[in-house]
Amino acid sequence: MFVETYETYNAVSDKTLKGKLVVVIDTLRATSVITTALVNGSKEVIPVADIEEAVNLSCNFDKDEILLGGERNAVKIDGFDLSNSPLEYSKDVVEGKTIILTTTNGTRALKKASSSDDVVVGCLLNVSSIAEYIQREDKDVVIICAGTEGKFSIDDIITAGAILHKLKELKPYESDDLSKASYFLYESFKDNVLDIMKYGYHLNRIEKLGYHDDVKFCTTIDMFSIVPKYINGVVKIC
Ligand SMILES: O=C(O)[C@H](CS(=O)(=O)O)OP(=O)(O)O
Ligand SMILES: [Mg+2]
Repeated sequence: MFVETYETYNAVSDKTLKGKLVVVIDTLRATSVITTALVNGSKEVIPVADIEEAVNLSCNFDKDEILLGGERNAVKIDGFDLSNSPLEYSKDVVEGKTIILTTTNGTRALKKASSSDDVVVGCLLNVSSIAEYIQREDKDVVIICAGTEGKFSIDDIITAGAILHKLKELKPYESDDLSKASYFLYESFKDNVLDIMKYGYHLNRIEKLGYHDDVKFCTTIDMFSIVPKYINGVVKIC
């Protein structure tokens, strides 16, 4: 097993992903939304890159079986059912539904990862489940941090560090099993994630927009124990 970590999805080539186990992280907030929706009984989540694609795709479904979710500039898209706040994806809203989701970073990162046939969705909410999945699969791993608008995003990076720490507990790998970036993230990880994330642009941006409860929710380590898998364009619980 060799683990590489990339700070943004546009830093990864399709060639790098072939045959690898890929973990896509967008802790604030897309992969937290997807994980929460599936825990709360959503049938599946379909990540799409843009709004037009989301609306066109929704026409293929009966009105009562589909929900449109996502954001632009961190706020709900006009005409959509849900925003990119995981707190809106409650059981009474999402149970049994297909969710079409489009966000600025996370859904695009997932689309990028689709050149691998083994892609899982990670966030702070399911750190241990993702680490256990990596241990079981015992493959070379690429961790893709979605980043924010093409740049390093501390929330995703910290999540990668948390997964690397949990993985080491399960599978005492050596430092030369890690890329330089992965090794740095492992060595620099500290579990006071919220304090550290407060220095990040992304957390402050969504706090300023009033999403304080989202930040509290998304930074709760191991609230859930599921592994959402992205197969043939759809995310389901594996
Ligand atoms: O909604 C979010 O948290 C972000 C939007 S922005 O980067 O803060 O504008 O989208 P995500 O794709 O979940 O990073
Ligand atoms: Mg994000």
